[in-house]
Amino acid sequence: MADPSPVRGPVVEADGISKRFGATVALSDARISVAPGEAHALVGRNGAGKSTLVSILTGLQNPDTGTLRFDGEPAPARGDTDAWRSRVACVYQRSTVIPALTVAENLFLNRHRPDRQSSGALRPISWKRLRSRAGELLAEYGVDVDPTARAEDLTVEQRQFVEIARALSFGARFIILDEPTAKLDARGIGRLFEKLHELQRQGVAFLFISHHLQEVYELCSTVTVYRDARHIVTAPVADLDQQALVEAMTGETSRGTEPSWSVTGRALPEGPPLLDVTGLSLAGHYHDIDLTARPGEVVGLAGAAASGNVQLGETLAGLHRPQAGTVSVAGRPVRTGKVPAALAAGIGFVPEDRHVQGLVPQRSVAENATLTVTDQLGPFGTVLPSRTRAFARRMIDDLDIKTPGPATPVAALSGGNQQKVVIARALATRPHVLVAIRPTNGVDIKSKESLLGAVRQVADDGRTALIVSDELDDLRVCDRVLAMFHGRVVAEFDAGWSDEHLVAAMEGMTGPTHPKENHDSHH
Ligand SMILES: Nc1ncnc2c1ncn2[C@@H]1O[C@H](COP(=O)(O)OP(=O)(O)OP(=O)(O)O)[C@@H](O)[C@H]1O
Repeated sequence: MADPSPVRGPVVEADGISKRFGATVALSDARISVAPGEAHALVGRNGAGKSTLVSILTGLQNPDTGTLRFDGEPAPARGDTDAWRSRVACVYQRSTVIPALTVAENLFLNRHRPDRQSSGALRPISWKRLRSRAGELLAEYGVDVDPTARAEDLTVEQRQFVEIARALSFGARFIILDEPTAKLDARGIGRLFEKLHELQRQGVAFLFISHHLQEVYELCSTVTVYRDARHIVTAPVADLDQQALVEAMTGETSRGTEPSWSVTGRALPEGPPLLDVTGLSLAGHYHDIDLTARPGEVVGLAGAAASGNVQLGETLAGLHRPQAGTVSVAGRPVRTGKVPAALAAGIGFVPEDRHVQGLVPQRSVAENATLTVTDQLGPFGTVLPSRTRAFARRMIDDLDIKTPGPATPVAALSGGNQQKVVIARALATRPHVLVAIRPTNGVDIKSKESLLGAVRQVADDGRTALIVSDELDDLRVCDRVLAMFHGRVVAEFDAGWSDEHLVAAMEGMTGPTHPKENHDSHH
């Protein structure tokens, strides 16, 4: 432990930071200051400049203007990796560990001094020693992970803990967490926050970026708001209630954030189902699932990480071949295990991981938004750019995509805006059945509403949508929610469910009878 000197300045202090990408101003005279041991939240709408600040604070990019100091000292030169690592680390939503290597290898990889004898001479790496050092290091930070496990076999939560331990082992006492909860379920978030509180008590400071404002209140003492590349306010979280925070983020006075739809009181649609799933099983993920969705209906598939709900949604999109069961759309059987067959049957898909399954980063917003419908946009397979652009423009407006224009490569968009392009693409096919996995992942609180409204619209146009998520806000737009636990549907809820009951069902705490709430109301 470092000597606790009586007066310590900020662990990081950035001032007058500006950064442009071509014509886009990503940051303009922005600032941030984080005290030792402080949990400091950075919030802002998609494209506000948060990730750009992170890349500057971690030495990945130089700012165009401004100063950056760590513990009162000027930032290291760019490229002096060891110096940067000892000051700051970032745990991203996307992993920086190398999947094929073990935990121990990841922990000690690229250390410029892997192991020195007291004489100071380098000695060859001993794998046995590497493993035992890794074990000690993980134990020191209370991380319960096997050092010989391959990183690719870790859960998101374990992987993040390994990254945090690695950062601390480099001596960093300041850790940036960029949407760390985006892929964790409720229990995982609980355990992450416990760990962060513990480290905070040991004097570690955090910069915490999240679109879930309740997490900001739970974890942080100070919050900074950015809007349109600028610093708007820094204040104790106790001084800014949620409404004030949203107002600072949007620059508009909000009168509550009531969504434009209401699902309670709707008559449940009658008639034959548009989507009919019977006896579907995928080994290791879900078993004997029956599911129907009628035209006009949005159905939720709720569940925590191991519930199988994501794999079920992916199966409908043709990504997995189930061992048993059938899927049909509008009465016609769909060949399972084939993406083109699912698309041809009218199943539109919003994948969980936009980086892997969602987008072609170097191609434009317009091209990405229309990748699945190029055959509809022009005769004989040729694409008419003007119609592509027109469609993309409409999506940019409807879904509130922040981009210089339809021709901008998707890689230049912020994360949340890329997610909106993924949704635009799924909507472009005018699917009979839209399957959306965690559709608002990474999307800011204001854009959430327009995205969910777009999903609701699919059903209101007489088609159907399936929302696969553990986010209660996503599920509130559904007419019915099926809760899954360990590969089975354990409960079904009509609109108007209570958070408490749905959360309990997702955690497997249901009795022998299935709680079907509100069955006596409004039909
Ligand atoms: N490499 C780049 N090239 C061009 N423009 C970029 C690049 N990186 C970021 N931008 C632009 O800079 C602005 C700020 O983006 P940034 O990723 O910092 O936003 P953010 O606040 O992290 O958003 P989100 O909440 O969606 O992650 C956006 O308009 C974005 O399109």
